Amino acid sequence: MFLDAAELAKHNTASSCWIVVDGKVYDVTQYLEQHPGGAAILLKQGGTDATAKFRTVHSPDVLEYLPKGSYVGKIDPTALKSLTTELSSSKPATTSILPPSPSASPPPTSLLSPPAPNGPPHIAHCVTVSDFEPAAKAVLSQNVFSYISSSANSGLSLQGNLSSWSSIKFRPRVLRDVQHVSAKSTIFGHASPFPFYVSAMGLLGRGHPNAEAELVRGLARRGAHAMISSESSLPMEEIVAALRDEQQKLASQDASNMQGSGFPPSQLHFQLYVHADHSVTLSRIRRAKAAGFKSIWVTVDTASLGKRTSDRRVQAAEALEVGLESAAEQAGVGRNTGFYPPTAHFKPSLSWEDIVWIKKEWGGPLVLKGVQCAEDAKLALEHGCEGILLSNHGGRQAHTAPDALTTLLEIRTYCPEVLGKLDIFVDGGLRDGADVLKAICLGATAVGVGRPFFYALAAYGSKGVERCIDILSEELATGMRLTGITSLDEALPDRVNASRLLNEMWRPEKSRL
Ligand code: HEM
Ligand SMILES: Cc1cc2nc3c(=O)[nH]c(=O)nc-3n(C[C@H](O)[C@H](O)[C@H](O)COP(=O)(O)O)c2cc1C
Repeated sequence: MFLDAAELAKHNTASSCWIVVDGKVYDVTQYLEQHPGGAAILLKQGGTDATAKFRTVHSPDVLEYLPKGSYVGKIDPTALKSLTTELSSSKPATTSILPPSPSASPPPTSLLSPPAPNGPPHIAHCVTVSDFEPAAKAVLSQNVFSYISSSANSGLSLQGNLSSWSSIKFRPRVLRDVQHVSAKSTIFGHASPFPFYVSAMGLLGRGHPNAEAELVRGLARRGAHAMISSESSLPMEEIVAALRDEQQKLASQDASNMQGSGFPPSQLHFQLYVHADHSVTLSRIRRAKAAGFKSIWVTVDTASLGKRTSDRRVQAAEALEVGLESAAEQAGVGRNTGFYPPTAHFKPSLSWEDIVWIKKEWGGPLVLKGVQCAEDAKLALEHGCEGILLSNHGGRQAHTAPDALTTLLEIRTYCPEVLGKLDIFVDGGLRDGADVLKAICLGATAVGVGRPFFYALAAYGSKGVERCIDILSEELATGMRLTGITSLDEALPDRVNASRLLNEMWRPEKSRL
Protein backbone atom coordinates (compact mmCIF):
# COMPACT_ATOMS: atom_id res chain seq x y z
CA MET A 1 0.00 0.00 0.00
CA PHE A 2 1.30 3.43 -0.99
CA LEU A 3 1.08 6.54 1.14
CA ASP A 4 -0.33 9.59 -0.58
CA ALA A 5 1.04 13.13 -0.80
CA ALA A 6 -1.78 14.64 1.28
CA GLU A 7 -0.94 12.31 4.18
CA LEU A 8 2.77 13.05 3.90
CA ALA A 9 2.19 16.81 3.82
CA LYS A 10 0.55 16.68 7.29
CA HIS A 11 3.82 15.59 8.89
CA ASN A 12 5.85 18.76 8.72
CA THR A 13 6.24 19.80 12.33
CA ALA A 14 8.67 19.05 15.15
CA SER A 15 6.04 16.80 16.76
CA SER A 16 5.66 14.73 13.58
CA CYS A 17 8.23 15.06 10.83
CA TRP A 18 8.23 12.74 7.81
CA ILE A 19 10.55 13.04 4.85
CA VAL A 20 10.83 11.16 1.56
CA VAL A 21 14.15 9.79 0.34
CA ASP A 22 14.21 7.81 -2.91
CA GLY A 23 10.48 7.13 -2.83
CA LYS A 24 10.51 5.90 0.77
CA VAL A 25 8.92 7.76 3.65
CA TYR A 26 10.80 8.03 6.94
CA ASP A 27 9.52 9.37 10.23
CA VAL A 28 12.49 11.41 11.50
CA THR A 29 10.70 12.97 14.48
CA GLN A 30 12.76 11.05 17.04
CA TYR A 31 15.92 11.68 15.09
CA LEU A 32 15.53 15.49 14.83
CA GLU A 33 17.44 16.19 18.03
CA GLN A 34 20.18 13.67 17.22
CA HIS A 35 20.91 14.82 13.69
CA PRO A 36 24.48 16.19 13.59
CA GLY A 37 23.36 18.58 10.85
CA GLY A 38 20.75 20.07 13.20
CA ALA A 39 17.00 19.68 13.54
CA ALA A 40 16.09 22.65 11.39
CA ILE A 41 17.60 21.32 8.17
CA LEU A 42 15.46 18.17 8.50
CA LEU A 43 12.37 20.03 9.58
CA LYS A 44 12.58 22.24 6.50
CA GLN A 45 12.17 19.03 4.47
CA GLY A 46 9.26 17.81 6.63
CA GLY A 47 6.26 16.63 4.59
CA THR A 48 8.19 16.81 1.30
CA ASP A 49 10.49 14.87 -0.98
CA ALA A 50 13.96 15.47 0.52
CA THR A 51 15.75 13.26 -2.03
CA ALA A 52 17.55 16.03 -3.95
CA LYS A 53 18.82 17.82 -0.84
CA PHE A 54 19.66 14.55 0.88
CA ARG A 55 21.75 13.36 -2.08
CA THR A 56 23.85 16.52 -2.17
CA VAL A 57 24.99 15.77 1.38
CA HIS A 58 24.61 12.08 2.19
CA SER A 59 25.05 8.63 0.80
CA PRO A 60 22.00 6.34 1.31
CA ASP A 61 24.19 4.55 3.90
CA VAL A 62 23.29 7.11 6.59
CA LEU A 63 19.69 5.89 6.54
CA GLU A 64 20.99 2.92 8.55
CA TYR A 65 21.51 5.37 11.43
CA LEU A 66 17.81 6.10 11.82
CA PRO A 67 16.20 4.48 14.85
CA LYS A 68 14.44 1.17 14.22
CA GLY A 69 10.87 1.68 13.07
CA SER A 70 11.56 4.99 11.27
CA TYR A 71 10.59 3.60 7.87
CA VAL A 72 6.90 4.36 7.29
CA GLY A 73 6.30 3.00 3.77
CA LYS A 74 6.52 3.83 0.09
CA ILE A 75 4.94 6.88 -1.44
CA ASP A 76 2.69 6.67 -4.49
CA PRO A 77 5.05 7.45 -7.42
CA THR A 78 2.43 9.67 -9.12
CA ALA A 79 1.96 11.61 -5.89
CA LEU A 80 5.71 11.95 -5.67
CA LYS A 81 5.83 13.35 -9.17
CA SER A 82 3.24 16.02 -8.39
CA LEU A 83 4.96 16.72 -5.09
CA THR A 84 8.32 17.26 -6.79
CA THR A 85 6.75 19.53 -9.42
CA GLU A 86 4.95 21.49 -6.75
CA LEU A 87 8.13 21.93 -4.77
CA SER A 88 10.34 22.85 -7.67
CA SER A 89 7.87 25.51 -8.83
CA SER A 90 7.70 27.05 -5.37
CA LYS A 91 11.41 26.67 -4.60
CA PRO A 92 13.41 27.09 -7.81
CA ALA A 93 16.79 25.37 -7.83
CA THR A 94 19.71 27.74 -7.89
CA THR A 95 22.09 27.85 -10.81
CA SER A 96 25.39 26.05 -10.39
CA ILE A 97 28.29 28.30 -9.61
CA LEU A 98 30.86 25.61 -10.16
CA PRO A 99 33.26 25.74 -13.08
CA PRO A 100 32.97 22.93 -15.66
CA SER A 101 34.92 19.86 -14.60
CA PRO A 102 37.47 18.60 -17.10
CA SER A 103 36.46 14.99 -16.52
CA ALA A 104 32.72 15.06 -16.06
CA SER A 105 30.17 17.80 -16.53
CA PRO A 106 28.62 18.76 -13.21
CA PRO A 107 24.84 18.67 -13.02
CA PRO A 108 23.26 21.94 -14.19
CA THR A 109 21.98 22.87 -10.75
CA SER A 110 23.34 22.88 -7.25
CA LEU A 111 20.91 22.94 -4.38
CA LEU A 112 23.74 23.57 -2.01
CA SER A 113 24.97 27.06 -2.40
CA PRO A 114 23.49 30.32 -3.51
CA PRO A 115 25.02 31.55 -6.76
CA ALA A 116 28.29 33.36 -6.15
CA PRO A 117 28.11 36.77 -7.79
CA ASN A 118 31.68 36.60 -9.00
CA GLY A 119 32.65 32.93 -8.82
CA PRO A 120 36.12 31.88 -7.72
CA PRO A 121 39.19 33.77 -8.91
CA HIS A 122 41.09 32.29 -11.83
CA ILE A 123 42.87 29.14 -10.66
CA ALA A 124 46.17 30.75 -11.67
CA HIS A 125 45.83 32.93 -8.56
CA CYS A 126 46.21 29.84 -6.36
CA VAL A 127 49.95 29.81 -5.71
CA THR A 128 49.93 28.34 -2.20
CA VAL A 129 47.43 25.78 -0.95
CA SER A 130 46.11 28.39 1.50
CA ASP A 131 44.85 30.37 -1.54
CA PHE A 132 42.13 27.74 -2.05
CA GLU A 133 40.40 28.86 1.15
CA PRO A 134 39.32 32.34 0.00
CA ALA A 135 38.55 30.89 -3.45
CA ALA A 136 36.15 28.39 -1.86
CA LYS A 137 34.70 31.04 0.43
CA ALA A 138 33.71 33.01 -2.67
CA VAL A 139 31.55 30.15 -3.97
CA LEU A 140 30.23 28.42 -0.87
CA SER A 141 27.29 29.32 1.30
CA GLN A 142 28.18 30.44 4.80
CA ASN A 143 27.01 27.19 6.40
CA VAL A 144 29.06 24.98 4.07
CA PHE A 145 32.15 27.14 4.55
CA SER A 146 31.58 26.89 8.29
CA TYR A 147 31.38 23.08 8.07
CA ILE A 148 34.83 22.88 6.44
CA SER A 149 36.62 25.57 8.40
CA SER A 150 35.03 24.80 11.76
CA SER A 151 37.24 23.87 14.69
CA ALA A 152 36.70 22.92 18.32
CA ASN A 153 35.90 25.36 21.11
CA SER A 154 37.91 28.58 20.77
CA GLY A 155 40.00 27.23 17.88
CA LEU A 156 43.25 26.77 19.82
CA SER A 157 43.87 23.20 18.61
CA LEU A 158 43.61 24.36 15.00
CA GLN A 159 45.86 27.37 15.64
CA GLY A 160 48.43 25.09 17.29
CA ASN A 161 48.39 22.79 14.27
CA LEU A 162 48.93 25.64 11.85
CA SER A 163 51.81 27.20 13.80
CA SER A 164 53.60 23.96 14.76
CA TRP A 165 55.09 23.46 11.29
CA SER A 166 56.93 26.78 11.40
CA SER A 167 58.27 26.07 14.91
CA ILE A 168 60.62 23.56 13.33
CA LYS A 169 63.48 24.93 11.23
CA PHE A 170 65.58 23.19 8.60
CA ARG A 171 69.35 22.72 8.85
CA PRO A 172 70.15 22.81 5.12
CA ARG A 173 73.28 21.15 3.69
CA VAL A 174 74.93 22.66 0.61
CA LEU A 175 77.07 21.42 -2.31
CA ARG A 176 75.34 18.06 -2.54
CA ASP A 177 74.35 17.79 -6.23
CA VAL A 178 70.59 18.11 -6.14
CA GLN A 179 69.99 18.03 -9.89
CA HIS A 180 67.75 14.99 -9.51
CA VAL A 181 65.45 14.69 -6.53
CA SER A 182 62.75 12.13 -5.92
CA ALA A 183 60.04 12.14 -3.26
CA LYS A 184 58.88 8.62 -4.11
CA SER A 185 57.55 6.73 -1.14
CA THR A 186 55.29 3.82 -0.29
CA ILE A 187 52.24 3.45 1.90
CA PHE A 188 51.78 -0.15 3.04
CA GLY A 189 53.76 -1.38 0.07
CA HIS A 190 51.87 0.75 -2.49
CA ALA A 191 53.95 3.28 -4.41
CA SER A 192 53.12 6.96 -4.05
CA PRO A 193 54.91 9.75 -5.96
CA PHE A 194 55.04 11.83 -2.77
CA PRO A 195 54.85 11.28 0.99
CA PHE A 196 51.52 13.04 1.42
CA TYR A 197 47.93 11.97 0.87
CA VAL A 198 44.44 13.44 1.16
CA SER A 199 42.98 13.04 4.66
CA ALA A 200 39.50 11.63 5.25
CA MET A 201 36.81 14.29 5.10
CA GLY A 202 33.11 13.55 5.34
CA LEU A 203 30.36 15.00 3.16
CA LEU A 204 32.43 16.31 0.22
CA GLY A 205 29.09 16.64 -1.59
CA ARG A 206 28.55 19.80 0.38
CA GLY A 207 31.36 21.38 -1.61
CA HIS A 208 30.99 19.83 -5.06
CA PRO A 209 28.02 18.11 -6.72
CA ASN A 210 30.18 15.16 -7.83
CA ALA A 211 31.61 14.87 -4.29
CA GLU A 212 34.24 12.17 -3.69
CA ALA A 213 34.03 10.97 -7.31
CA GLU A 214 35.39 14.33 -8.42
CA LEU A 215 38.15 14.18 -5.80
CA VAL A 216 39.41 10.77 -6.86
CA ARG A 217 39.40 11.73 -10.54
CA GLY A 218 41.83 14.54 -9.70
CA LEU A 219 43.97 12.19 -7.61
CA ALA A 220 44.11 9.57 -10.36
CA ARG A 221 45.75 12.08 -12.69
CA ARG A 222 48.59 12.53 -10.19
CA GLY A 223 48.87 9.05 -8.66
CA ALA A 224 48.09 10.40 -5.17
CA HIS A 225 46.62 8.33 -2.34
CA ALA A 226 43.55 9.28 -0.29
CA MET A 227 41.82 8.15 2.83
CA ILE A 228 38.09 8.00 2.16
CA SER A 229 35.71 8.90 4.98
CA SER A 230 33.06 6.46 6.16
CA GLU A 231 30.79 9.56 6.19
CA SER A 232 31.28 10.28 2.49
CA SER A 233 28.48 11.74 0.38
CA LEU A 234 28.75 8.81 -2.05
CA PRO A 235 28.70 5.10 -1.24
CA MET A 236 32.25 3.74 -1.06
CA GLU A 237 31.69 1.45 -4.07
CA GLU A 238 30.83 4.44 -6.28
CA ILE A 239 34.01 6.23 -5.19
CA VAL A 240 36.15 3.22 -6.09
CA ALA A 241 34.30 2.90 -9.42
CA ALA A 242 35.01 6.57 -10.24
CA LEU A 243 38.71 6.02 -9.56
CA ARG A 244 38.83 2.93 -11.76
CA ASP A 245 36.94 4.73 -14.52
CA GLU A 246 39.39 7.64 -14.48
CA GLN A 247 42.35 5.26 -14.40
CA GLN A 248 40.99 3.45 -17.47
CA LYS A 249 40.54 6.74 -19.31
CA LEU A 250 44.12 7.68 -18.47
CA ALA A 251 45.40 4.30 -19.62
CA SER A 252 43.70 4.64 -23.00
CA GLN A 253 44.99 8.21 -23.38
CA ASP A 254 48.49 7.00 -22.52
CA ALA A 255 48.19 4.21 -25.07
CA SER A 256 47.16 6.64 -27.82
CA ASN A 257 49.94 9.13 -26.88
CA MET A 258 52.43 6.23 -26.72
CA GLN A 259 53.59 7.54 -23.35
CA GLY A 260 52.64 6.88 -19.76
CA SER A 261 51.84 9.51 -17.14
CA GLY A 262 54.78 8.27 -15.10
CA PHE A 263 52.62 8.11 -11.97
CA PRO A 264 51.83 4.90 -10.12
CA PRO A 265 48.10 4.14 -9.75
CA SER A 266 46.36 6.08 -6.98
CA GLN A 267 45.27 3.99 -4.02
CA LEU A 268 42.41 4.45 -1.61
CA HIS A 269 42.40 3.70 2.11
CA PHE A 270 39.25 3.51 4.23
CA GLN A 271 38.57 5.60 7.33
CA LEU A 272 36.18 3.97 9.75
CA TYR A 273 34.06 5.56 12.45
CA VAL A 274 33.03 2.81 14.82
CA HIS A 275 29.28 3.13 15.00
CA ALA A 276 27.25 2.55 18.14
CA ASP A 277 25.39 -0.20 16.22
CA HIS A 278 27.82 -3.13 15.78
CA SER A 279 26.10 -4.41 12.62
CA VAL A 280 26.58 -1.04 10.88
CA THR A 281 30.33 -1.11 11.61
CA LEU A 282 30.67 -4.72 10.54
CA SER A 283 28.93 -4.12 7.25
CA ARG A 284 31.17 -1.07 6.53
CA ILE A 285 34.32 -3.14 7.17
CA ARG A 286 33.15 -5.97 4.91
CA ARG A 287 32.13 -3.63 2.12
CA ALA A 288 35.44 -1.74 2.31
CA LYS A 289 37.32 -5.01 2.06
CA ALA A 290 35.25 -6.17 -0.92
CA ALA A 291 35.66 -2.78 -2.63
CA GLY A 292 39.46 -3.14 -2.53
CA PHE A 293 40.56 -0.44 -0.07
CA LYS A 294 44.21 -0.99 0.84
CA SER A 295 44.13 -0.31 4.58
CA ILE A 296 41.68 0.66 7.29
CA TRP A 297 42.13 3.74 9.50
CA VAL A 298 39.99 3.59 12.63
CA THR A 299 39.21 7.02 14.03
CA VAL A 300 39.75 6.89 17.79
CA ASP A 301 39.52 10.57 18.76
CA THR A 302 35.75 10.86 18.34
CA ALA A 303 34.12 9.16 21.33
CA SER A 304 31.85 12.17 21.09
CA LEU A 305 31.68 14.87 18.42
CA GLY A 306 33.82 17.87 19.43
CA LYS A 307 32.30 21.28 20.06
CA ARG A 308 32.27 22.73 16.54
CA THR A 309 31.57 26.28 17.59
CA SER A 310 30.81 27.91 14.24
CA ASP A 311 28.61 24.99 13.14
CA ARG A 312 26.59 25.43 16.31
CA ARG A 313 26.10 29.11 15.52
CA VAL A 314 24.90 28.21 12.02
CA GLN A 315 22.53 25.53 13.34
CA ALA A 316 21.10 27.90 15.94
CA ALA A 317 20.45 30.51 13.26
CA GLU A 318 18.84 27.91 10.95
CA ALA A 319 16.58 26.72 13.75
CA LEU A 320 15.50 30.26 14.64
CA GLU A 321 14.74 30.87 10.97
CA VAL A 322 12.10 28.12 11.06
CA GLY A 323 10.80 29.15 14.47
CA LEU A 324 12.38 26.28 16.43
CA GLU A 325 13.36 28.28 19.47
CA SER A 326 14.19 25.39 21.79
CA ALA A 327 16.20 23.54 19.09
CA ALA A 328 18.08 26.80 18.47
CA GLU A 329 18.93 27.11 22.15
CA GLN A 330 19.97 23.46 22.26
CA ALA A 331 22.19 23.82 19.18
CA GLY A 332 24.43 26.14 21.18
CA VAL A 333 25.05 23.70 24.02
CA GLY A 334 25.09 20.59 21.84
CA ARG A 335 23.22 17.34 21.97
CA ASN A 336 25.54 15.64 24.46
CA THR A 337 24.71 18.08 27.22
CA GLY A 338 25.99 17.33 30.67
CA PHE A 339 27.48 14.04 31.68
CA TYR A 340 24.91 11.69 30.15
CA PRO A 341 26.38 9.18 27.69
CA PRO A 342 26.13 10.57 24.17
CA THR A 343 23.25 8.90 22.33
CA ALA A 344 24.22 9.66 18.76
CA HIS A 345 26.25 7.80 16.20
CA PHE A 346 29.79 7.07 17.27
CA LYS A 347 30.42 4.35 19.80
CA PRO A 348 31.24 6.15 23.06
CA SER A 349 32.39 2.89 24.72
CA LEU A 350 35.01 2.26 22.02
CA SER A 351 38.01 0.51 23.56
CA TRP A 352 41.13 -1.53 22.73
CA GLU A 353 39.00 -4.68 22.54
CA ASP A 354 37.17 -3.20 19.56
CA ILE A 355 40.50 -2.69 17.79
CA VAL A 356 41.25 -6.39 18.22
CA TRP A 357 38.01 -7.55 16.56
CA ILE A 358 38.17 -4.90 13.82
CA LYS A 359 41.71 -6.01 13.00
CA LYS A 360 40.63 -9.62 12.80
CA GLU A 361 37.63 -8.80 10.62
CA TRP A 362 39.64 -6.53 8.32
CA GLY A 363 42.62 -8.87 7.94
CA GLY A 364 44.97 -6.22 6.48
CA PRO A 365 46.90 -3.12 7.58
CA LEU A 366 45.15 -1.19 10.36
CA VAL A 367 46.01 2.35 11.44
CA LEU A 368 44.70 4.15 14.53
CA LYS A 369 43.67 7.66 13.49
CA GLY A 370 43.92 10.20 16.29
CA VAL A 371 46.73 8.99 18.57
CA GLN A 372 47.84 11.95 20.71
CA CYS A 373 50.41 10.67 23.22
CA ALA A 374 53.31 8.24 23.61
CA GLU A 375 51.44 5.82 25.91
CA ASP A 376 48.77 5.15 23.27
CA ALA A 377 51.42 4.76 20.56
CA LYS A 378 52.95 2.00 22.67
CA LEU A 379 49.56 0.36 23.22
CA ALA A 380 48.88 0.45 19.48
CA LEU A 381 52.06 -1.53 18.94
CA GLU A 382 51.09 -4.00 21.66
CA HIS A 383 47.66 -4.48 20.02
CA GLY A 384 49.17 -5.40 16.67
CA CYS A 385 48.35 -2.25 14.72
CA GLU A 386 50.41 -1.62 11.59
CA GLY A 387 50.32 2.16 11.88
CA ILE A 388 49.28 5.19 13.89
CA LEU A 389 48.14 8.56 12.65
CA LEU A 390 49.15 11.33 15.04
CA SER A 391 46.28 13.74 14.63
CA ASN A 392 43.86 15.92 16.56
CA HIS A 393 41.28 15.71 13.76
CA GLY A 394 42.31 19.04 12.26
CA GLY A 395 41.65 20.76 15.60
CA ARG A 396 37.98 19.71 15.49
CA GLN A 397 37.85 17.41 18.52
CA ALA A 398 39.65 17.96 21.88
CA HIS A 399 40.22 21.54 23.03
CA THR A 400 43.95 22.47 23.21
CA ALA A 401 44.97 19.06 21.87
CA PRO A 402 48.64 18.52 20.96
CA ASP A 403 49.67 19.08 17.37
CA ALA A 404 50.96 16.01 15.53
CA LEU A 405 54.61 17.13 15.41
CA THR A 406 54.78 17.53 19.18
CA THR A 407 53.27 14.06 19.61
CA LEU A 408 55.85 12.72 17.17
CA LEU A 409 58.63 14.26 19.30
CA GLU A 410 57.05 12.76 22.41
CA ILE A 411 57.11 9.31 20.80
CA ARG A 412 60.72 9.78 19.69
CA THR A 413 61.63 10.69 23.27
CA TYR A 414 59.65 8.19 25.33
CA CYS A 415 59.05 5.15 23.12
CA PRO A 416 61.47 5.33 20.17
CA GLU A 417 61.09 1.57 19.62
CA VAL A 418 57.66 2.31 18.08
CA LEU A 419 59.31 4.17 15.21
CA GLY A 420 60.85 1.18 13.53
CA LYS A 421 57.87 -1.09 14.12
CA LEU A 422 54.83 1.01 13.19
CA ASP A 423 54.23 3.26 10.22
CA ILE A 424 53.73 6.73 11.64
CA PHE A 425 51.54 9.25 9.87
CA VAL A 426 50.84 12.84 10.92
CA ASP A 427 48.21 15.39 9.94
CA GLY A 428 46.83 18.79 10.86
CA GLY A 429 47.63 22.26 9.58
CA LEU A 430 50.09 21.30 6.82
CA ARG A 431 49.95 24.13 4.28
CA ASP A 432 53.39 23.99 2.61
CA GLY A 433 54.89 21.05 0.75
CA ALA A 434 58.37 21.83 2.09
CA ASP A 435 57.07 21.22 5.62
CA VAL A 436 56.27 17.61 4.68
CA LEU A 437 60.03 17.03 4.79
CA LYS A 438 60.16 18.01 8.47
CA ALA A 439 57.81 15.17 9.43
CA ILE A 440 59.74 12.72 7.27
CA CYS A 441 63.04 13.80 8.90
CA LEU A 442 61.47 13.06 12.29
CA GLY A 443 60.47 9.55 11.25
CA ALA A 444 57.00 9.88 9.69
CA THR A 445 56.00 7.75 6.70
CA ALA A 446 53.65 10.32 5.18
CA VAL A 447 51.60 13.43 5.98
CA GLY A 448 47.84 13.85 5.56
CA VAL A 449 46.35 17.06 4.17
CA GLY A 450 42.68 17.91 4.70
CA ARG A 451 41.00 21.29 4.27
CA PRO A 452 43.12 22.61 1.35
CA PHE A 453 41.80 19.73 -0.78
CA PHE A 454 38.19 20.32 0.25
CA TYR A 455 38.50 24.02 -0.63
CA ALA A 456 40.27 23.25 -3.92
CA LEU A 457 37.54 20.75 -4.85
CA ALA A 458 34.77 23.21 -3.94
CA ALA A 459 36.24 26.05 -5.97
CA TYR A 460 37.63 24.24 -9.01
CA GLY A 461 36.55 20.58 -9.00
CA SER A 462 39.12 17.93 -9.89
CA LYS A 463 41.29 20.54 -11.59
CA GLY A 464 41.68 22.19 -8.18
CA VAL A 465 42.61 18.84 -6.64
CA GLU A 466 45.36 18.38 -9.25
CA ARG A 467 46.64 21.90 -8.67
CA CYS A 468 46.68 21.40 -4.91
CA ILE A 469 48.87 18.32 -5.42
CA ASP A 470 51.09 20.17 -7.90
CA ILE A 471 51.64 23.07 -5.50
CA LEU A 472 52.54 20.77 -2.59
CA SER A 473 54.82 18.55 -4.67
CA GLU A 474 56.67 21.48 -6.25
CA GLU A 475 57.22 23.02 -2.81
CA LEU A 476 58.45 19.65 -1.57
CA ALA A 477 60.89 19.20 -4.46
CA THR A 478 62.21 22.75 -4.01
CA GLY A 479 62.50 22.17 -0.27
CA MET A 480 64.50 19.00 -0.90
CA ARG A 481 66.90 20.78 -3.27
CA LEU A 482 67.43 23.70 -0.90
CA THR A 483 68.12 21.46 2.08
CA GLY A 484 70.41 19.14 0.12
CA ILE A 485 68.14 16.07 0.19
CA THR A 486 67.79 14.03 -3.00
CA SER A 487 65.65 11.15 -1.76
CA LEU A 488 63.54 10.57 1.32
CA ASP A 489 66.00 8.13 2.89
CA GLU A 490 68.33 11.13 3.31
CA ALA A 491 65.62 12.96 5.31
CA LEU A 492 67.06 12.33 8.78
CA PRO A 493 66.53 14.03 12.16
CA ASP A 494 69.75 16.06 11.91
CA ARG A 495 68.23 18.02 9.02
CA VAL A 496 65.79 19.79 11.33
CA ASN A 497 66.02 21.89 14.46
CA ALA A 498 63.01 20.97 16.60
CA SER A 499 64.32 22.56 19.84
CA ARG A 500 61.42 25.00 20.15
CA LEU A 501 58.78 22.28 19.96
CA LEU A 502 60.84 20.03 22.21
CA ASN A 503 60.72 22.75 24.85
CA GLU A 504 56.95 22.63 24.76
CA MET A 505 56.77 18.84 24.74
CA TRP A 506 55.18 17.07 27.71
CA ARG A 507 57.57 15.61 30.26
CA PRO A 508 56.49 13.13 32.90
CA GLU A 509 57.13 14.12 36.48
CA LYS A 510 57.92 10.48 37.03
CA SER A 511 57.84 8.44 33.82
CA ARG A 512 55.19 5.73 33.72
CA LEU A 513 56.34 4.65 30.29
C1 HEM B 1 17.15 11.28 7.25
C2 HEM B 1 18.25 10.73 7.54
C3 HEM B 1 19.54 11.44 7.85
C4 HEM B 1 20.50 10.92 8.62
C5 HEM B 1 20.49 9.56 9.31
C6 HEM B 1 21.56 11.88 8.69
C7 HEM B 1 22.75 11.69 9.37
C8 HEM B 1 23.78 12.58 9.46
C9 HEM B 1 25.06 12.33 10.06
C10 HEM B 1 25.51 11.04 10.71
C11 HEM B 1 25.80 13.46 9.95
C12 HEM B 1 27.25 13.68 10.46
C13 HEM B 1 28.25 13.44 9.37
C14 HEM B 1 29.65 13.92 9.72
O1 HEM B 1 29.83 14.88 10.49
O2 HEM B 1 30.59 13.36 9.19
C15 HEM B 1 24.98 14.44 9.27
C16 HEM B 1 25.38 15.70 8.97
C17 HEM B 1 24.67 16.54 8.17
N1 HEM B 1 23.45 16.30 7.57
FE1 HEM B 1 22.31 14.65 7.77
N2 HEM B 1 21.21 12.98 7.97
C18 HEM B 1 19.97 12.76 7.42
C19 HEM B 1 19.27 13.61 6.59
C20 HEM B 1 19.71 14.81 6.15
C21 HEM B 1 19.03 15.67 5.23
C22 HEM B 1 17.68 15.39 4.59
C23 HEM B 1 19.81 16.78 5.07
C24 HEM B 1 19.60 17.99 4.23
C25 HEM B 1 18.48 18.42 3.82
C26 HEM B 1 20.98 16.61 5.90
C27 HEM B 1 22.01 17.53 6.03
C28 HEM B 1 23.12 17.38 6.81
C29 HEM B 1 24.16 18.38 6.94
C30 HEM B 1 24.18 19.74 6.29
C31 HEM B 1 25.14 17.84 7.79
C32 HEM B 1 26.49 18.48 8.22
C33 HEM B 1 26.40 19.06 9.58
C34 HEM B 1 27.67 19.80 10.01
O3 HEM B 1 27.74 21.01 9.73
O4 HEM B 1 28.54 19.18 10.61
N3 HEM B 1 20.89 15.41 6.54
N4 HEM B 1 23.77 13.88 8.98
C1 LIG C 1 35.46 19.12 6.72
C2 LIG C 1 36.21 18.04 7.43
C3 LIG C 1 35.62 16.79 7.56
C4 LIG C 1 36.32 15.77 8.22
N1 LIG C 1 35.75 14.54 8.28
C5 LIG C 1 36.43 13.52 8.86
C6 LIG C 1 35.89 12.22 8.86
O1 LIG C 1 34.83 11.96 8.30
N2 LIG C 1 36.60 11.25 9.50
C7 LIG C 1 37.80 11.50 10.12
O2 LIG C 1 38.39 10.59 10.70
N3 LIG C 1 38.35 12.73 10.08
C8 LIG C 1 37.71 13.74 9.46
N4 LIG C 1 38.28 14.98 9.41
C9 LIG C 1 39.66 15.18 9.93
C10 LIG C 1 40.69 14.96 8.80
O3 LIG C 1 40.77 13.59 8.45
C11 LIG C 1 42.11 15.40 9.21
O4 LIG C 1 42.47 14.78 10.42
C12 LIG C 1 42.25 16.92 9.32
O5 LIG C 1 41.41 17.58 8.40
C13 LIG C 1 43.69 17.37 9.07
O6 LIG C 1 43.82 18.73 9.29
P1 LIG C 1 43.84 19.83 8.12
O7 LIG C 1 42.43 19.97 7.62
O8 LIG C 1 44.30 21.06 8.84
O9 LIG C 1 44.80 19.39 7.06
C14 LIG C 1 37.60 16.02 8.77
C15 LIG C 1 38.17 17.28 8.63
C16 LIG C 1 37.49 18.28 7.97
C17 LIG C 1 38.15 19.62 7.82
